[in-house]
Amino acid sequence: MRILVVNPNTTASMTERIGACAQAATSAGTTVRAVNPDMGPASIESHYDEALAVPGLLSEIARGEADGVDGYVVACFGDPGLDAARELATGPVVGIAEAAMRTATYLGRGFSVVTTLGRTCGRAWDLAERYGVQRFCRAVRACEIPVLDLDDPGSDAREVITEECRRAVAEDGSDAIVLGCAGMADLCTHISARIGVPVVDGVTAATRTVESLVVLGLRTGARGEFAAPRPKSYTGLLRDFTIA
Ligand SMILES: NC(=O)NC1=NC(=O)NC1=O
Repeated sequence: MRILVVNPNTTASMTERIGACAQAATSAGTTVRAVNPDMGPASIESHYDEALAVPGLLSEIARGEADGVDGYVVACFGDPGLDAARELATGPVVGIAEAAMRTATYLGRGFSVVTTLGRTCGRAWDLAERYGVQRFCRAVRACEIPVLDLDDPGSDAREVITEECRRAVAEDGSDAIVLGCAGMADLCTHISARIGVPVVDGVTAATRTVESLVVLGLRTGARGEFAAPRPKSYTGLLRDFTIA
């Protein structure tokens, strides 16, 4: 089985870390390839970034289709372009926020999301509502850490995030924590050991979800809303997205 994990931002070092975490979570016989587009934002921390990340994401999904990939992970906590990717992909497409939130609902009565910048919290709440898990989501907490600080070994990001997770357990009464950024994937085991509750990382949760869906022979229903886009031309910088 081949799973393509797409980091929609353009920071290759983050893609590499994400890919290593995803591959480590898979069963024998599953190969993960992690990629990022060469066009788009270096990190996704706003609606503007998210909008400008989607064309690059979709170009990687289209490339995966040409390569015959079995399933996809959208490795950004805003799940950008998830619905559009599902129209393009033959196999299942899972976003890390959806996978992490749904997984956390199996672990108790409530979870807290611990994420990067406060301005991304609204999106996390929107997604909890979209996915029907808002009654489980007790809080969305921001560490006020820029995404790319997670890629800086000299930053204190790991400690700051760990302490925010500890506060979430103490103050929110949450049974589990959801890490609100793909760049936190490699912190999951460390934080869980430090705070003593389950910590869910969306990269590994989404990768395992895709693996399970492929094993079960399941993929997005393609007869209605998620049918392939109708033939159409796109102009200017988007001309390569034309559907013949
Ligand atoms: N909430 C977030 O920080 N989301 C993210 N921005 C990125 O660039 N990757 C993420 O997962």
